[in-house]
Amino acid sequence: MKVLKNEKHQGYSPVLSQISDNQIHGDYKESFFIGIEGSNDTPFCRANIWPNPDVLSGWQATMEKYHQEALRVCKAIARVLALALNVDGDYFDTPEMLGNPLTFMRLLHYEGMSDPSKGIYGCGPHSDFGMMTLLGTDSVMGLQICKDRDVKPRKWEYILSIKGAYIVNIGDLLERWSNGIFKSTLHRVLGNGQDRYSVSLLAKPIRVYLHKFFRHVHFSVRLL
Ligand SMILES: O=C(O)CCC(=O)C(=O)O
Ligand SMILES: [Fe+2]
Repeated sequence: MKVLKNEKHQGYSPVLSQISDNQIHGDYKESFFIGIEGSNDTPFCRANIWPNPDVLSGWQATMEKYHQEALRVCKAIARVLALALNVDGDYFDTPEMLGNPLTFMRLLHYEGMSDPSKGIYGCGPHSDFGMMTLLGTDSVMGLQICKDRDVKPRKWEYILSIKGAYIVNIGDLLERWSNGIFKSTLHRVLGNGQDRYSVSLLAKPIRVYLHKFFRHVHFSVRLL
């Protein structure tokens, strides 16, 4: 396939090609991964791979527009999160944070019937590594979260999709930046035999300086 992924996983990845921790089988999902164009100088991205415009006319422009708009939403949410941490609203806008962002967008299609007891998942349990992930889903149930990963056996709850609304996942980076005030949520997707589609956009800075911000937020949080 001409749009098959590059070495940075941009482009198309078929079913069973992605695997999370502790999984026996790969995920029962196929995905199309779009990075930020022009970020070839980062270790994470190359030029995006696009389907032939003669086959999907206007698709690239639509995806790029969506990418841009979703990043705008991330930045608006970051302002609210900053205020909740009792720091300035533009706290996350610096170049080291979302001012110089790296966003990964994935178009996802799940299929098949999951069976966690056999390690068969639409998407295996994981937390997102970035600052936050915006998730737009269709109305097919499948996404589950585990509020406390240390409680055994783990308790999983379905997340309802609300038409016209995003699901916002806190990522590992924001948990660290906020000194654990915002928790990165463990989540997974179970297939129920129906096709399920979602679009996820993960936002993080191009480079991450954990210690600096860890210390900085620590002082702010003590003021709460
Ligand atoms: O499709 C979903 O509902 C979840 C996707 C997801 O967890 C991810 O892209 O990191
Ligand atoms: Fe995720």
